Amino acid sequence: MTVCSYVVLCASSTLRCCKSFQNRSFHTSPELLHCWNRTHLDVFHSLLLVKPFTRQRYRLSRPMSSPRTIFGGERSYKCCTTTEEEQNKVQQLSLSSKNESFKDWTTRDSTKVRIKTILEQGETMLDKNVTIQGWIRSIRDQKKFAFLVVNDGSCLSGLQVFVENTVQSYEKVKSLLTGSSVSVRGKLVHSIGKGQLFELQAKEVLIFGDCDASYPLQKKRHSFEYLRKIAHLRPRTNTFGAVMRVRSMLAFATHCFFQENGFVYIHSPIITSSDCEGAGEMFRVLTEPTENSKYSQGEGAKDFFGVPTFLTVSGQLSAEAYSCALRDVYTFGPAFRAEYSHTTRHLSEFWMVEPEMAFANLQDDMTNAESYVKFVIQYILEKCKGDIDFFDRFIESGLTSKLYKYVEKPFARISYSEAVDILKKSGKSFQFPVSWGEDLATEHERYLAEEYFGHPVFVYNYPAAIKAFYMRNNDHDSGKTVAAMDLLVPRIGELIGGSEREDRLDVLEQKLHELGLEAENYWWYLDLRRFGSVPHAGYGLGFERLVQFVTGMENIRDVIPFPRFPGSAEF
Ligand SMILES: NC(=O)C[C@H](N)C(=O)O
Repeated sequence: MTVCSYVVLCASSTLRCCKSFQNRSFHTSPELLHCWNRTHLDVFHSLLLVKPFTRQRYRLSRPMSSPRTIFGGERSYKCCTTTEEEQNKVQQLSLSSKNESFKDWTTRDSTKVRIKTILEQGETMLDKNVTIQGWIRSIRDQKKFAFLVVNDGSCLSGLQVFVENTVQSYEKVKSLLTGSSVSVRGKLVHSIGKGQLFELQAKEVLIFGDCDASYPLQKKRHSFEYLRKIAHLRPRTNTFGAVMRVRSMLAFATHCFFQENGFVYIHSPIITSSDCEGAGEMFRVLTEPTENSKYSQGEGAKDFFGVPTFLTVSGQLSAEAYSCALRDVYTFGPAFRAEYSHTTRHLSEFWMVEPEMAFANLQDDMTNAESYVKFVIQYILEKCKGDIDFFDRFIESGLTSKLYKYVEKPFARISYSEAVDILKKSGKSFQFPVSWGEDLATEHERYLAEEYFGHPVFVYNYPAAIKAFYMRNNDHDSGKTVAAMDLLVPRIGELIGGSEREDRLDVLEQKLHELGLEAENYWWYLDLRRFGSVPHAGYGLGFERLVQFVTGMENIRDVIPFPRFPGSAEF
């Protein structure tokens, strides 16, 4: 009987057919189990068709039908069989990868660990060798040994590394400055020092890139104004690392919410010929003539598409077309506004989440918006606890309890007319006057959300004259107001703007006409009303404002990697 006694997994070889393994058992060496994480073992099981049947023993349940390439690794691992007799007979299984990136991934995972994982699951790695990589936050040289704090951006904290002078590169390491990048392999132990649970006892420190004293991020607090000037380096600070992790998780939570609720994600175009808001605040798209271009003969920049095109201000019109076919859809992408606003709430390039729902009215719209905002807040409170605690301590005191309160209590809903009454009776002297028919200014929005309700509030039924052409005229006041809503939240003001859409062809044509917009530019949009029109509603959420809302960050320029605003597109 031939049985496997060794399984040799090594780089640059291929798994051979191993019929003779059928129904034979063998067990792996502890080394193999130790070095391979769960994922590798899963791959191992499925490709070798091996079933684990005790902790370290495996049985081949079916023979392999043909040679297969599995995965590589830099080392060879041995698996011993259970009996002596079996151990005498050697069968080699050659495993490898012709696919280098797969190989890299395998070797990477077997040794490298993110600092976040160490802080969360360090107990399981105690006394084991792990490798971390990152940037030095601080360094203390104590002559015979040195302490480094290394951060890899996976979480706020750095990991303390203890380097003895017996480590080969000690002399170089102790002279490193803040900002240098290193790879450290060592044993993970409980730290006896205060303020951290674990530390790494270095066996090897590799230096990728050192840093001199001109490194603009020193170990002190820098102002956000200063950091905006070094937007390429600011992600290495605690605040910007935390903002970007929360932003990423908010994006993920956004997809989770809509996907779980049956919405279809639509990629609306970035270059468009239609002005969704009808406000004309658009960036024109022109081609730059080059030597070879057919427009080069002394002509200036041209419209590439034969018609004037612009960077989109909103994906709404495209989303409406898809909603009138797929029912519930959403877009999530960049939008552009050529507004000369220098405020803490405006950007020229920002991201917008825009759901659109067929067979929905304004109430459905508000209900969906409330559920969405609550869902993402809850998600962040659960998944980004460390980062939110940080914002609570350093950016907005009481942030966590406020966020919990927003999730728990229903959002208020008041009409625009009621909002105007509240503002008039507030006794406040606003910079901009409050009168029915005027749009609400940020100071009004903030008063309502922050001071009057202390909670997010929907304001609905705005005067038609101050709103966009696509909003549905309200029947109850013969079109004096439209079925629009804004969600106002503390500290930010408007977070969401949405409406029920005008679904009646004749009324929509009339509205375009009254606003001086050319109906023929909207021919395809009008078709949606011409053929099988349905009531539908949607909204747009300014993604950066959402990030500001959940992090407490004051300035919108600090919640997007590279902000675009008038006069600034340096990075
Ligand atoms: N999808 C929306 O309703 C958002 C709206 N088009 C806006 O840009 O404000």
